[in-house]
Amino acid sequence: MITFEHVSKVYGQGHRPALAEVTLQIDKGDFVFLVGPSGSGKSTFLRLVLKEEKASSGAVQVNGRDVGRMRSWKVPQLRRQIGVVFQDFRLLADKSVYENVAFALQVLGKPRHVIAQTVPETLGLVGLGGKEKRRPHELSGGEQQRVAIARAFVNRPAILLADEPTGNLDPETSVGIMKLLDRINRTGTTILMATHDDDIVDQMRKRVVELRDGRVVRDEDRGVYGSGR
Ligand SMILES: Nc1ncnc2c1ncn2[C@@H]1O[C@H](COP(=O)(O)OP(=O)(O)OP(=O)(O)O)[C@@H](O)[C@H]1O
Repeated sequence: MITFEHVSKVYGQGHRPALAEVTLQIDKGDFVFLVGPSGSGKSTFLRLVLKEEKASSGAVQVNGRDVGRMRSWKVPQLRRQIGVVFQDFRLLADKSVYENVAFALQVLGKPRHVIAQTVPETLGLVGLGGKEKRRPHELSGGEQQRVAIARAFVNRPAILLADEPTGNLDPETSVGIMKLLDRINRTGTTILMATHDDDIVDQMRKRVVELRDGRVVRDEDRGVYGSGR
């Protein structure tokens, strides 16, 4: 589903590589935590999957396609298969919950009847039934993150990338968000989540890939946050 083969990324001459010789395979339906100190290359990894950055060397494949060789007009097609969730939610402040989620389908040109069916279904799935008319500022942080997850998932992407999705949430709310991501993962969606949240990683016991200075230093099934425990 996602394959990195000897992937390196150097942002500028004289800089040390943000990723160095990363080789990794993530299969369909996997749930992977990407951990490592600040600056270890986690966001760079996610940006390469989305083709927001280009590898300096090596090959990145997503869904069987070589992302590095992909023509720019094909990139929207790639991104349609990938939902993304961020730490800071990134909702449209002047739109309602319903409109925020519907918008993701409108930009894909989905017919109105599909939108009218899928949006309430997805809002129900994330536990926001009844809150369709609220604006983001009328919701708690956890609820805002649920809207963001609904927006990322409404098109049923094959892959969901999450960059610190619990970074702004208290521990209890974070557990709720992780239960939701786990449920989405069980539908067959591959999840790759960059995080510093050691409690969450330790509770979930999923595959853990640890980066340090751009290199994979650990790849463990049912892993914990810190190595050597
Ligand atoms: N656009 C950029 N231009 C130059 N250097 C960059 C750029 N983006 C990231 N870097 C550098 O690449 C390295 C890896 O950064 P990256 O953001 O991938 O790390 P990270 O593990 O996601 O960190 P954090 O946990 O703080 O988000 C760092 O040294 C960073 O300074």
